[in-house]
Amino acid sequence: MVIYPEGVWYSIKTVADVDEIIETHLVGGGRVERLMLMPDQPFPDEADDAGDPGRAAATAALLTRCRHAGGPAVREMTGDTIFALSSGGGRAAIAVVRVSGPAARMALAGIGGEPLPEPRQATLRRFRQPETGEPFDCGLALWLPAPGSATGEDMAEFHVHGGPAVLSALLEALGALPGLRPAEPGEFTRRAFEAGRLDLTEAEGIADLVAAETEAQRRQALAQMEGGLHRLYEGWRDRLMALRAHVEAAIDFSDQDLGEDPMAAAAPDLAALEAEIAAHLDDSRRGERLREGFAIAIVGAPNAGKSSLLNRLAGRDAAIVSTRAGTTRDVVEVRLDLAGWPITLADTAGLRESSDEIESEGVRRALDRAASADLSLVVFDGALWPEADAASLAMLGDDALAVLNKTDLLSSPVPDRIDRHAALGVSCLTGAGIEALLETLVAEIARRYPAGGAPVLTRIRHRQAVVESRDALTRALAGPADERLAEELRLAAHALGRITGRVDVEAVLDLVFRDFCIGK
Ligand SMILES: Nc1nc2c(ncn2[C@@H]2O[C@H](COP(=O)(O)OP(=O)(O)OP(=O)(O)O)[C@@H](O)[C@H]2O)c(=O)[nH]1
Ligand SMILES: [K+]
Ligand SMILES: [Mg+2]
Repeated sequence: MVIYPEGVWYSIKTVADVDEIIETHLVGGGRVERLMLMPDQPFPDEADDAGDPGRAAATAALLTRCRHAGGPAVREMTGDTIFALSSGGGRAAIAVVRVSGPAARMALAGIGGEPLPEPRQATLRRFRQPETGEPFDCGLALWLPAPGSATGEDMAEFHVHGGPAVLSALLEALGALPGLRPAEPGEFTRRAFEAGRLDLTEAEGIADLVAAETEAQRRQALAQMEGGLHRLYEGWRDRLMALRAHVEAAIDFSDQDLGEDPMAAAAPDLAALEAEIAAHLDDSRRGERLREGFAIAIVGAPNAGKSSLLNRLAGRDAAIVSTRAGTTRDVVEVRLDLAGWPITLADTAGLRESSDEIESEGVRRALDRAASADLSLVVFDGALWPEADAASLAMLGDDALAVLNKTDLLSSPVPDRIDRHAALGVSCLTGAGIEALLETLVAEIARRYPAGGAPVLTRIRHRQAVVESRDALTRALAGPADERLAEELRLAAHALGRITGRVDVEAVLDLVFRDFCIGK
């Protein structure tokens, strides 16, 4: 893509079966006009343009390019240009709109005026409608030429006032320019990936960083975005390839009796690699949990104070509390940030047999929630203590904490245990014991998901591929030292290559970029 001083912009498009259509745009002078030429058509006669200097300039540019058609410079000009609002929606002081692709320069010149700002220097500009020249805002313009931009393409940024009218003026102006279209979700990052600026795990790290709600999530996403997983998987892959080359060479020369058993030489390295990969898999799914959140269910008998506990922990009246047993029917969820862990806390219906079918459905949902939760808080009613509800006692498994509520009503001291579980005494009325309960929850999560320095798996997509790689390695170690061994090593490396996007990339691209927001 080239802009001539006269304001001529041209690009080449491939249209269906037609080879190439050369398209010229006249930009500036208050208008945008399109000229199209197929290579086998006669070139326009320059004399036709005599009365129109803009058209003459375009034609001259077109002719020059046609004479050089097929060269690498022509190829570079293909591809569409995308734009999107990259800052949040709604009214804001400032909104950032990004443009990426071959026409970014033209868009910036058309709206922000010429000459273009110095590369990578925010420059105050008056922004105008390219068709009418009418100003609609002033703000900062940034020119980020390829290849040193986020996407590896020419990019432009407009920092405008973040009101709906200004934004729609800018987005409409961009949409009206030739070759520009609104970006799909994640398309900027996808272009960065396609330009080789990041691998798939780093792209996923960006999506996670944008979505991060808590500090621990942010830390994990940042490490991944900065290449933690990329280095780990590429490192393993390099080792596998080296081992495979070694094994293949040894097999090829085996008839020459070099005295070396290929397997004996490779086995210790293979075993070490298998152990490393196995340790990586044995992470209690910490990374995936941290990404998705940790689920805690509050269960127990009617009126034990489950909804009161939810409200206490959330610090607001999220659930209805009343003296009537059977108040809560639906599952009531709140999101919490517990020492950096994202928590989904769910209040549920009191456990009891009921002839009311709505309440029974509530109880069924409560049991479902407890079964799928990472941890249950089983609440016992201190008003009835030492009598403990049988259905609640039955919920006291490995992933449960016993909470004795209404300690303000206890005449005896808070018991140490309920059944064989350590009892945590609280009063939702006075707030006593709530801090200690929160501390216990944090400690429980930390015990289950210890923080380690090594990068962790964050997605099921990674886990499946790592399992595949480990299985191929296990087979390689168990089998004979022949071509099959080399093939297993190839499979093991291939599986890791899929995670970073080195191989089979088409199959996962849509899956990876589906989760992105528009403008990223
Ligand atoms: N004295 C005292 N009363 C409490 C305490 N916690 C809750 N209550 C009262 O106990 C009653 C039931 O509380 P809820 O929070 O609605 O109990 P629940 O377990 O959600 O009840 P269901 O949703 O009906 O199963 C209400 O009247 C609360 O005010 C407490 O710590 N001390
Ligand atoms: K109640
Ligand atoms: Mg309730």
